[in-house]
Amino acid sequence: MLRIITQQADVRSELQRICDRTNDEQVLHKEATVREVLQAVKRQGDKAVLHYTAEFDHQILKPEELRVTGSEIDAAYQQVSKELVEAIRLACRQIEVFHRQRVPKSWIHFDDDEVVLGKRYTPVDRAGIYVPGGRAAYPSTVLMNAIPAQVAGVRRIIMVTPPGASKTIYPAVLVAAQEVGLQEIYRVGGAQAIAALAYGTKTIPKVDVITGPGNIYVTLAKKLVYGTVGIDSLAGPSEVLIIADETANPVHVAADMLAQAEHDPMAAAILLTTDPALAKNVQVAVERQLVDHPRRTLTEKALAHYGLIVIVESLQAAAELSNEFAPEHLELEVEDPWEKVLPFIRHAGAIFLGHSTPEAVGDYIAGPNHTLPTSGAARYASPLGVETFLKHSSIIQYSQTALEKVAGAIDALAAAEGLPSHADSVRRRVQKEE
Ligand SMILES: NC(=O)c1ccc[n+]([C@@H]2O[C@H](COP(=O)([O-])OP(=O)(O)OC[C@H]3O[C@@H](n4cnc5c(N)ncnc54)[C@H](O)[C@@H]3O)[C@@H](O)[C@H]2O)c1
Ligand SMILES: N[C@H](CO)Cc1c[nH]c[nH+]1
Ligand SMILES: [Zn+2]
Repeated sequence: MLRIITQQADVRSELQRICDRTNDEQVLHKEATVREVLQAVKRQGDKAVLHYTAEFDHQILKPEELRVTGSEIDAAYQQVSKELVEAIRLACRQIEVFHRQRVPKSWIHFDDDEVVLGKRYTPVDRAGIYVPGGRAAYPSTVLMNAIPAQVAGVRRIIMVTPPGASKTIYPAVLVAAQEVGLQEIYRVGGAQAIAALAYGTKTIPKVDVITGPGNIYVTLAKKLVYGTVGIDSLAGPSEVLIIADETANPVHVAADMLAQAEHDPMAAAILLTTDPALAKNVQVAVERQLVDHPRRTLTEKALAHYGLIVIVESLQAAAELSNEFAPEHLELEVEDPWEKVLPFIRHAGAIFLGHSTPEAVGDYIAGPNHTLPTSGAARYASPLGVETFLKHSSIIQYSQTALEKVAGAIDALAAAEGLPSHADSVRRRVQKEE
C-alpha cells in the first residue's frame, strides 16, 4: 500500500532517498557490471556485444544479424494498426513543430573597434539514439530523439534498441523509425549498446553524442562514457511528483502516479498534497486501479520502494520540497497553478499545469521532449532538445588597431600567469619595426 506521511523532519530524508535511488549502495554492483561491459566492448567490439546480448537479452545473434534489415521494417507495417501509424504521424508533426521553435542561431557582431565576435552553431556529425525495449515498447522515444537530431542537421543518426524474443524488435518501434527516415538501426540494448556507440565496433559506428532514456544499466553506462562522447542527460527510471490541493480528482491523480510507476521497478511516484482527504482517496484509488493492472507486480514494486504521499502544510511548502527533489515530471493539480505554485518552482524536467494535463500528454503528443533528466539531474540539466545535437564555436577577429588597444592588458595578464610566449605573440604583432 502507498504510504502516507505528514510533513515532518524525516520527509526531506525520505524524498532524498527516493531521489538518490540510482546512486544507492544496491546500485554499486550494477555499476561494476556496467564497467565490465564497457571495458569488454571497448577491447573486443562485436564479440563482446554479442556475448552480453546473449547474457542479458537471452538472444544469440550472429554479427550480421545486428543490423535491422529493410524487409523487417516493411514487415513491421503489416503488424501495426492504421490508427497507430496515424498516431505516430500526428506525434511526428507536433514534435517537429515544437522543436523547430527558437532553434539556436549563429550570430556575428561587428564592433566599432573593428572587432568581430560571434557564435557559430554546427551539429555533431553522428548521433546515437537509444530506444529502450526491456520492459515496454517505445516508438514515442524514437520520435523524441530522432526529430530534434534531424532539426539540428545531424547527418548520420544511428539507432540502437534491444532485441526481444526471437531476435525481433517491436514493430511499432520500427514503424516509428521508418516514419522519421532512420536508415541505421542495430538490435542491441543495455550497457553493451552504449559501449558500442561510444567506442565503435566493426559493425556499429562510433558516434559523437548518445541520447535517449533507459533503465539503470543504460543510465550508468551513459554516465561512464561521458567524456568519450557527449550525452544528453541522465534520463533514467521515470518519476512523477504531483502537487495537489483539494480541487484535484483522486482517481486522476492515482492514474498519473501509476502511469509513471508502471515504467520500471525503479520508477518513482510522489504526491504532495495540502488535503488529508485527498491523500486517503488517492491511496484507495491506487489500490483499486492496481487490481486488474496488467503490469501490477512491477508497478507495485516501484510504489512500495519509491512511492509516497506526503501531507504538506501549504502549497509553498510543497514547492520547496519539489525543488529539492527536482522531479523529471511535475504535475500541478491545483486551482490556479500559474499563480499559486508555478512562480515558486525552480527545478523540474517538465511541468504539467492544471487538471486536464496528465503527464501522458507530454509522453506522446504535446510536442516537448519526453527524454528528461531524472534522479535530481533537473537541478542542472534540461530536456533533450535540438541544442543537444549542436555545439557552437566562438568566432573572434581583431584588426591591427584593435589588437594594439589591448596589447598592454594581454601583456600584464600573460606576465601574471608566467606565460611569456603568450605576451610575445601579441607584442611581435604590435611593435613598430625600428
Ligand atoms: N527519463 C526519461 O526521459 C525516460 C523516458 C522513457 C523511458 N524511461 C525509462 O527507460 C527505462 C526503460 O527500461 P527498460 O528496462 O524497459 O528498457 P532498456 O532498454 O532501458 O533496458 C533493457 C536492457 O537492459 C539490460 N539489462 C537488463 N537486465 C540487466 C542485468 N541484470 N545486467 C545488465 N544489463 C541488464 C539488457 O541488456 C536490456 O537490453 C525505464 O526505466 C523507463 O522509466 C525514461
Ligand atoms: N514517461 C516517460 C519518461 O519518463 C516517457 C514515455 C514514453 N512512453 C511512455 N512514457
Ligand atoms: Zn511514461
